[in-house]
Amino acid sequence: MIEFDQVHKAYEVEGRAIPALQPTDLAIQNGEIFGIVGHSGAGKSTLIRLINLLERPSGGRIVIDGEDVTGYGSDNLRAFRRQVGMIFQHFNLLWSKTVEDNIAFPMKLAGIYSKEEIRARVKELLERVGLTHHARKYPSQLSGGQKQRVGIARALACRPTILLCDEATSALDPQTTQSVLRLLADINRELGLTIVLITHEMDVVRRVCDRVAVMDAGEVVEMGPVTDVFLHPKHPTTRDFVFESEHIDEREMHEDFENAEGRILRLTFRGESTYKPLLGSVARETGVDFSILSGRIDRIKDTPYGQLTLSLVGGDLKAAQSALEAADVHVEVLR
Ligand SMILES: Nc1ncnc2c1ncn2[C@@H]1O[C@H](COP(=O)(O)OP(=O)(O)OP(=O)(O)O)[C@@H](O)[C@H]1O
Repeated sequence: MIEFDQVHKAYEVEGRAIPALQPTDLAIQNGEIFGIVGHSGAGKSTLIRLINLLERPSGGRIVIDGEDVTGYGSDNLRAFRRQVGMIFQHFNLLWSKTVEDNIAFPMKLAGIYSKEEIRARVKELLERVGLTHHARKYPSQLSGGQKQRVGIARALACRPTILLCDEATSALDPQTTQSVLRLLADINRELGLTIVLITHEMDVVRRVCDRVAVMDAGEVVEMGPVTDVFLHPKHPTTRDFVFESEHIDEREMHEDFENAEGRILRLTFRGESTYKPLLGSVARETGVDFSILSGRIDRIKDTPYGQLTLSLVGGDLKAAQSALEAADVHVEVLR
């Protein structure tokens, strides 16, 4: 488990302290994919770089699997950093080395692996990331997605238990992003690795993360399971991220409401209830007429969900609302 106990960070710039992370408590469970989302300058990179002590905290304690690592000196730090792999937006590969040498590099640097161990591990990792046929190429001969796969293989070389991803898909096109996210999800499932990823795209969080923290101005302003945060965002920053990712314009939405009649409800279906033919039977039983103002059916990681905004007129509105709630639908009255 990765624990932050009142961890905070300010950078010293020309004798002035620039605050980047307010005192933060955090507990990231082993084996989960934890997303950190926020606008530029919110403090995401600072937070993730504190986990592997690339940045030192100005105060508070960082505890990894029960051990306080905050005060680690250079000896402890070398072993600790092998436990924590990291991948970057711009890959940070060694351009004069081949793919296989890039992957072998951290193992050689560690100085504790035999040549045979390194050779076998590189072969295994090339297979895992699908680059066996590119082993002798140089990074400049690869596509962006392939470069990031080299970055992932290199990060896994010393068998870390934690993988930190710093905007790992931000430089990739949407299709390549999908395949890299799928690879990260496979690695998480098959190796039980804890993954912490920072991103400014809620869609990345929706596809792979189990839990998410939303950051704003150096503070975690909302945190929870992705299904809860995504379907019921509370903080204005979270709402912005969710609406943006769903291409919802809040002002346009309210204009649509102005033109609609009756009661306006937002229904959220999760899991099994997403596919139930519920609306027709509720309308028949309660005599309520409805029209759909907006709707979406999608998935959050492995959970299907649907969200519908309806205007309802006539019939027994209260009974309709109760019938929906009884069928495990979350009902929010918007007007
Ligand atoms: N090395 C540094 N020295 C001084 N200030 C810094 C340093 N690194 C970050 N900051 C400042 O700390 C704040 C948080 O930056 P940070 O990079 O953690 O945010 P971020 O959410 O990762 O943003 P981005 O997505 O743009 O990288 C910003 O105000 C930034 O200018």
